Amino acid sequence: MTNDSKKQTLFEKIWNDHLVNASDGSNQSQVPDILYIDLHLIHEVTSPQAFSGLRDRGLVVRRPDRTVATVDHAIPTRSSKNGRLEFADALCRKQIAQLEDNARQFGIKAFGHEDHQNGIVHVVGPELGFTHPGMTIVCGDSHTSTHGAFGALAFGIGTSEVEHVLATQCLLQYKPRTFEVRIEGKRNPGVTAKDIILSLMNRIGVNGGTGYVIEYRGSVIRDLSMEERMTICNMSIEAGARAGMIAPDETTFSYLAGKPYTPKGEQWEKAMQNWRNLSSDDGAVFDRSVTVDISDLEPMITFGTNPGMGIPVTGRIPDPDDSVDINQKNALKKSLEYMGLNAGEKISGHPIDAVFIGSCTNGRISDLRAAASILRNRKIADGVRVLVVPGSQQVKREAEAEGLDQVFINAGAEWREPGCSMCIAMNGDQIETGQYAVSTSNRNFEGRQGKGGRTFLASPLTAAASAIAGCVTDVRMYMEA
Ligand SMILES: CC(C)[C@H](C(=O)O)[C@@H](O)C(=O)O
Ligand code: SF4
Repeated sequence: MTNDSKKQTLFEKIWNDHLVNASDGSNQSQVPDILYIDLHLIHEVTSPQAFSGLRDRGLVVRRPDRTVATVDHAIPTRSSKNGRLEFADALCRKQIAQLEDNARQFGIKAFGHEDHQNGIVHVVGPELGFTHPGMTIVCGDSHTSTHGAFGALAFGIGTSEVEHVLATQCLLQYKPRTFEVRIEGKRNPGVTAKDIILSLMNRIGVNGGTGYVIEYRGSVIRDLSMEERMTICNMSIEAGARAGMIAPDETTFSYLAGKPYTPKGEQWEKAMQNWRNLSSDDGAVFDRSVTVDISDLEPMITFGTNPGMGIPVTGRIPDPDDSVDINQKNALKKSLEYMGLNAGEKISGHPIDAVFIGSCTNGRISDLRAAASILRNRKIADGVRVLVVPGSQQVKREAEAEGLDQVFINAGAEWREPGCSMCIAMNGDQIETGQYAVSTSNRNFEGRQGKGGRTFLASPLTAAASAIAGCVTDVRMYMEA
């Protein structure tokens, strides 16, 4: 089937609108296109070498006004006795100091370690209104796909590309293919956006999206809040996709209205006129399409060492011997060994040592509210360490204004300063070898939350319920009928 040239997908509209130079136009072209980048987000881990490169070549940042930096990965989440943040080690301190120095030297807006608006880059961008529909957005971070929830084309880049974008505000890219994922049906109680994306991951696999930009569509997506949409788009990269996106609608516009960095007055009206055209045309053709009905979906949890290894929380650990594919069989076997789990056993009831509630997947205010709804007036099981880490300073302030911090503290959890924290364990927040954590983050790779640590990925609801029970738990047991 050939695509009617007038009918375009959302992805094609944004791509074409940002072409500085087009190659021969085919998906398999050997020559990359050159794209203009509207917003370049920066954090401390992937930017130091890029700035050194600029310095070595005597270059400046082409558009400092389109570049925004924040600190997140290395930032400590605990204050020492004198109230200052306590860096885990010299490297963390250095990374943060370098980011702040580079931003100062190159004239870039930065939310440094003492700034009241800092936080995880993918939480800060949307909440302050830097992220707009129709933009091309890049960051030296794979979960940049989060921003696609606004109908932007947003993806992660490597450090040498960070340098390139800093210097030119452009990027060389091969055009990805388009993948339509329709989510339909009725959402059951206890089923969150996280469960939807974990079940999709399980269905299409960690390479299912490779080479594609996914556009999420369908009635379930339309009914999701912006924060839920961000959770879905955030994990697109875990399915191998270049990006994930959702066409903007009234939900998007009302989220963005009045944010500090969104257009105001006449400019807002003008922007809205453009944004309203940002959807895939009726009859536009995608390279691949999948429709998922979530009417039977239950809360999900991962048991293995990639995010595609998920099962319903009521399910049993799969048996590697049931896999026909030898690679899959071996991967499963290796995962179960690392995780210390046995084929056929029930996942619910498995003891845990820690719970992490936070990250750019599930560290927003609605995630904290969800966790608090389960933890309110309850106590965390003895011996389970629970870290609640808001995704940004703003999320922290909002949570405290609602008294959520007290709900967490009364339940026995640690209420921390914002940052990536135990999602990646770069800042010293980690679990010990052999320990099990239920985590609301997006990656369960070997050692992700600390050397030898084992991660079960789940929603904030499931994480909170598991914290109370001291083991992997079906949150529906704790929900009002
Ligand atoms: C440190 C950074 C490069 C990395 C990423 O690209 O995603 C991190 O954010 C992660 O989640 O693994
Ligand atoms: S919260 Fe986790 S996934 Fe998100 S940017 Fe930080 S380390 Fe990466």
